[in-house]
Amino acid sequence: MGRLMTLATCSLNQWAMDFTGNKTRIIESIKRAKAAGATLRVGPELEITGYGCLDHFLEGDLFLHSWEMLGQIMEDPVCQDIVCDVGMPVRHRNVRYNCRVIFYNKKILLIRPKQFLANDGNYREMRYFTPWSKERYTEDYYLEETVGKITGQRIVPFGDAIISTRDTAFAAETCEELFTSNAPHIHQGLNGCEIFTNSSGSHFEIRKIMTRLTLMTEATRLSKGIYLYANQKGCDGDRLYYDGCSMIIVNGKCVAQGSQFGLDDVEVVTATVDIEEVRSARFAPSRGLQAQNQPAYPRIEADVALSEPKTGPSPLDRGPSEPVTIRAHSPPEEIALCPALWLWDYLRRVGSAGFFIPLSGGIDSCATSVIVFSMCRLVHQAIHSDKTHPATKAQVIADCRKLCAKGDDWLPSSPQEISGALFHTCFMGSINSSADTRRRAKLLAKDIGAYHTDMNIDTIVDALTKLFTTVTSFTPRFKVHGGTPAENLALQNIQARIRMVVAYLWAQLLPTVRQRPNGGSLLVLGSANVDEQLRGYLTKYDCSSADINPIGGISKTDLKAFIAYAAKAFDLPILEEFLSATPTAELEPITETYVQSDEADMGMTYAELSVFGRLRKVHKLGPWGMYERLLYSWGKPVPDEKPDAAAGAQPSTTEQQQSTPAAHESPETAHAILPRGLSPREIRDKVLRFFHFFQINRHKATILPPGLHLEEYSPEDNRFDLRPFLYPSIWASWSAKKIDAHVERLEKSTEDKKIGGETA
Ligand SMILES: Nc1ncnc2c1ncn2[C@@H]1O[C@H](COP(=O)(O)OP(=O)(O)OC[C@H]2O[C@@H]([n+]3cccc(C(=O)O)c3)[C@H](O)[C@@H]2O)[C@@H](O)[C@H]1O
Ligand SMILES: Nc1ncnc2c1ncn2[C@@H]1O[C@H](COP(=O)(O)OP(=O)(O)OP(=O)(O)O)[C@@H](O)[C@H]1O
Ligand SMILES: NC(=O)CC[C@H](N)C(=O)O
Repeated sequence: MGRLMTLATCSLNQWAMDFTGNKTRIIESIKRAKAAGATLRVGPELEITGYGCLDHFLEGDLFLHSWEMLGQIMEDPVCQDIVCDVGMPVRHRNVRYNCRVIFYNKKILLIRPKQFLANDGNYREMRYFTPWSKERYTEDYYLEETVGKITGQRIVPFGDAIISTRDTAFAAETCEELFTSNAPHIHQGLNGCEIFTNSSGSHFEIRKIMTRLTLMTEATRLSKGIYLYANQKGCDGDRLYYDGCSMIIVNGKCVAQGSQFGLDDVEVVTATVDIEEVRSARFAPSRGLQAQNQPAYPRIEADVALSEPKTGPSPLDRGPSEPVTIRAHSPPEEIALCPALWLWDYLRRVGSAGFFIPLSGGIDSCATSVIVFSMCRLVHQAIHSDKTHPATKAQVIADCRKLCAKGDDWLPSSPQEISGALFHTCFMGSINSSADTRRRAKLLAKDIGAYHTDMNIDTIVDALTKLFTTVTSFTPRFKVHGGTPAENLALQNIQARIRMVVAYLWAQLLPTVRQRPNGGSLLVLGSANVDEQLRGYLTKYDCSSADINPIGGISKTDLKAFIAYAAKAFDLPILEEFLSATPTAELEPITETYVQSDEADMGMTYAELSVFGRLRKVHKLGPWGMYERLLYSWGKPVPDEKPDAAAGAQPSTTEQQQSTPAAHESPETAHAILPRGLSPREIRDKVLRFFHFFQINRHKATILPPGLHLEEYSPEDNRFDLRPFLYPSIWASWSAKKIDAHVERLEKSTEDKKIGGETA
């Protein structure tokens, strides 16, 4: 037997419940793996159904269709002479499992159920599946007739086992299992398993990628071995974006890495590995002793040699693949890529006539628009680049022509041309809007090629307030004109809400006005950022109520860093003007002494909000815990770090060796100015104020439009951050009493020390 073998992993843009589309992409990946001489191919988790089927995993149809698709894959002539590891759900003795089906030449070798399910954050696998708890044990699985008649098998092994080929041994680990402290690959490795396959449904979050990549390199640095990682890619019908980045790692060194973001529906990554390198690396006697004392795994015999491909180039001709430097994008690049690709998947799957956004001249709707422009840039690039895979190019051209309603010989000559066909922006001014914001909105729309309209909504605002006055004989006034807070708010909120109604009217009719063949309507984009959502600094049912929100999971600080990056990378100098403008809602009259400003209105800064958000969600702290924590950091007298590391200044790609925390650290420490030297009472006030607004506004989180999940401190109420929306008052709470007592104790001891010092 040879020592070199070519192995393949892949990222597939699967779509939940798209059985035939998913099957076609699986077969295509197997075809490309074989063409590269691979003898083992692993695909993403639950790839036959798509990872995000949620409660459909409870339906019998889904299991039936999964077997039907598997049968078609196993029968396909393309799928012979290669060992395939395919992900799908399986019911065994009336229990549902998240499984891998490993087959070779029309025979199922093993069905391997996931042992440690993902059940935190966005994941709820325990709702659909039961973890397999019988370690190193297999049972008989009675095969479905649809597949049994193809394989000629009635019973196949189901459980936790290692597959022995004629030249090596491999075993499967599934996604979350890698993230656990007692991961299966540790025991499989000590049992002589040399290749680990990991099929994943792992979603993107800003700054998450290095965690995942480091886990894999560290796993094989310790256990030694070859790690074949496959991950789903794209929007599969939900708020998540799966970020591919399939890779092959040998003893802690990456030898092949797929892209994290891209327009390829199928991306196959292959490498030729020397299996002897694993054996040599496992020389340590200390490991030997641990290996000897491992309980044994059942072995499944597979009559195949991975070092002897029947088709494609020989591994001897390719030679072992050299280590490559792991690539990771900087946070602004992540923002330029991930939401843009999520939007493209969403749009081509809905098939609507494009997007509409109310563009205010502020940062948030500007950033959302630049993300749409980034989408147009990526599509344009894929169409014109020589590096695009021919199948991807054909798919992108077909999608682009269809969405832009163009003929068969049309190709976009610029990103702006795509934007002009698909993207619609609208400034809806009121008497409180400034000429600056109106001008900025217009210039941005022009530079990114969007179809822009500009109007005033005052006549509608006046009509509604007059109606109110006619019925009640009461004329509401702004605060600056002597009105009460209630009047002031009502007059602001009516402007905001009218904009939402206007947005939907425009979105419905603009395609008709522009004489788009078959009309259609536009998807309305929302642009409330993660911090505003956390604080509830938005009007319920205004423009924050849209169809989807690409920036719903991005903090204000990250958005600003993205805009700074895009100004240069996308050659949009107008963005500098957005960065230097003071964020303002422009809902109140501007006077000589008063201009509305977000941070003053909110009673806290965006930088502080990022800290509150992170401590609340990621560190899981309540009011008391947050107060205690901030006593140390915000109570410190002298700043101990320079707030100058704007993420926009990061290099375009981060090399593995250089990926220090600076490249991936949290925004509040990377580029935000935070308080220092505060007294306990000031910290108490800030913490309680934050919880006050979070709690009284939590009801708004229940109706926010679906936003792409991008941030680990997202307050998203439907899937990620499950909380009540009716809270008792924070001011009268036990937490507040405990904090107050502590503040008083600290103040008294400071006072006592002062008096002691004076009398001494
Ligand atoms: N516990 C609860 N459960 C369910 N619903 C609840 C509720 N409490 C109030 N509500 C409802 O929510 C309403 C209060 O929420 P809402 O109408 O949003 O009103 P509200 O939060 O009072 O005002 C909106 C805030 O957003 C600010 N803002 C800033 C920047 C931009 C914009 C903008 O719009 O562009 C707005 C504005 O200055 C103001 O502070 C109540 O009238 C009531 O109908
Ligand atoms: N004059 C306007 N014209 C069009 N849309 C507007 C206007 N003012 C506000 N909007 C819409 O309402 C949303 C919420 O308004 P708000 O003033 O809270 O802005 P924001 O959330 O800070 O966003 P931005 O930074 O885009 O102004 C905006 O993102 C925008 O989509
Ligand atoms: N599907 C999974 O098991 C994914 C879970 C894993 N913790 C992740 O975020 O990537």
